[in-house]
Amino acid sequence: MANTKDRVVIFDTTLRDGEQCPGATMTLDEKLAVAELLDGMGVDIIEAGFPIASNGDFEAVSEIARRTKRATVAGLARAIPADIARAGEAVRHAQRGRIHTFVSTSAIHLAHQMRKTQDEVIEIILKTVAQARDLVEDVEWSAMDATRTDIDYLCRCVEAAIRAGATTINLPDTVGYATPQEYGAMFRAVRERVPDADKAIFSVHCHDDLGLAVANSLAGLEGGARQIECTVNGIGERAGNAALEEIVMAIRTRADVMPYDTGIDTTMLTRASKLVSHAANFPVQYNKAIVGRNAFAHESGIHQDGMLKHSETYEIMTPASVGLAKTSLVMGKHSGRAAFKSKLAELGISLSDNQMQDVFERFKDLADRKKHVYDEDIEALVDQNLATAHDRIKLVSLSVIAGTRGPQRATMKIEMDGRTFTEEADGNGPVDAVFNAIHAMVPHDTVLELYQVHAVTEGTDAQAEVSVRLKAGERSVTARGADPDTLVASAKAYLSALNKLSAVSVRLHAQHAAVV
Ligand SMILES: CC(=O)SCCNC(=O)CCNC(=O)[C@H](O)C(C)(C)COP(=O)(O)OP(=O)(O)OC[C@H]1O[C@@H](n2cnc3c(N)ncnc32)[C@H](O)[C@@H]1OP(=O)(O)O
Ligand SMILES: CC(C)C(=O)C(=O)O
Ligand SMILES: [Mg+2]
Repeated sequence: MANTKDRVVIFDTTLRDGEQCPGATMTLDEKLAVAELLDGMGVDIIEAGFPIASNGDFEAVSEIARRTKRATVAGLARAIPADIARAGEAVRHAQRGRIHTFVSTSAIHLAHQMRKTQDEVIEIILKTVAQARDLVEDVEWSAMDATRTDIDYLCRCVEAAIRAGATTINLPDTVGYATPQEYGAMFRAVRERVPDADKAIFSVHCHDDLGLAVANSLAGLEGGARQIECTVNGIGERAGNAALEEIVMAIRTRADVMPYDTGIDTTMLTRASKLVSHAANFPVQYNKAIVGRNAFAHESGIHQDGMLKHSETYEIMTPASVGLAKTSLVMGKHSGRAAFKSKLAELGISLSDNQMQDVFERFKDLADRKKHVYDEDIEALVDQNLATAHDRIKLVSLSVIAGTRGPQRATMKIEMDGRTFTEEADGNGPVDAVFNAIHAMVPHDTVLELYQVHAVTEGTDAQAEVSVRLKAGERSVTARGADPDTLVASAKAYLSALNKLSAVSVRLHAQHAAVV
């Protein structure tokens, strides 16, 4: 069947407008790497920089122009002859080069930025676009602040630009002020009213000051635009530009209402996002659409259950379509049994129903206390659960007073053979106090050979895993305890070691109860 979709040209300005956001300056090598990826990904036009801005920008545009195999390479220029000459020089060696020249058109810009009359600006447009056209075939003209420009004057400017040879007309929402309805209507009006409008491709260029950049860009398409200017991760001046990945995936995912095609290989979007984030030193927010770390992650039990039954219950795109290996079901306090079971299966752990119920309850307790529950946390929970299932001595509660003033004091309750015992003990440090409390309740004759703490995962709320080795006579046992509280982990490890000794019949002298 013939493709009836209109082709939308993707013009990426990550290396120009994207680089204009504070702190995003990229080195030549970084720019070359980004340009190569954009070219491979199917971007139609790469705006590589603003050649008059600096020698570095000139060099970057020239080098990208030389190396780029497929995409058109554009250089930006003000409506000033020297800018246009420099941009022409920079794209001279491109297989396909474009000069992108712009001038303000709104009353506020004319009065305060340009300090020119409307007629003077029309003259400037005619001259500078013609100059650019003498240098290259492909000339884009932009009306800076188009969305705050009087529509009659905007039409006069566009007509002048097309008459002078512009092949693409860009009507930017420079300050991110437009609403989608207004933006679409502006394109319809200009295209209807300018006599030779059909000789040029119309382009959208939207900023995100009101969070409308992508919506406005798509509205521009409805108004007849067929080029979209955007940046990877939406980086750009102030609140940024329309995000390339969001536009491309919106068009692809909602093909039912937007019958357009882009030439983008969407499976490269995640790589592009990572590369640009790294090169521009600009982190991607976690909940960013398409490429944020949570874009394909589910934590809540109901969603996880739905995802396990059928991924389309809660995902409108597949992770593979944007180059992500898989959806992640994040384990946390909102997770349910279905996801927990699936996680255990993924970790190769099989438990009886009773064990599963027990571990699940402990997991929920842990998740209440800890921001991220990692696979290692779950493994530690299961290990602990299995290791302590038949223990004679169990920790019921522990509180410790620690700090600079001393003495450090532990108050501990344990359960032993069905009875509970409580003890309070001081120590030379909180761990010593904990172990003294245990000793008082379960007198025993052992030597502590090893006490070691390490974090199961990262972060200050990570579970501590404590290892304890006790020697009783000729026999040594090592045991572990895990908990976000290092002292609780220490108590668990010590009690676990005593349980192991008890299980191999080493004599423990119970103070309060007959344990032997
Ligand atoms: C909406 C946008 O994103 S526009 C692009 C913005 N990007 C940048 O500005 C990044 C690169 N810029 C630069 O390196 C510098 O600003 C340069 C090299 C372009 C100019 O530097 P300077 O000559 O020192 O000028 P400065 O930046 O102080 O002021 C800008 C001048 O350009 C003029 N100007 C601004 N836009 C245009 C335009 N489209 N056409 C003609 N002149 C313009 C301003 O009126 C001002 O002129 P004035 O000095 O006569 O008042
Ligand atoms: C230079 C132009 C196209 C621009 O970036 C804007 O108007 O936002
Ligand atoms: Mg811009």
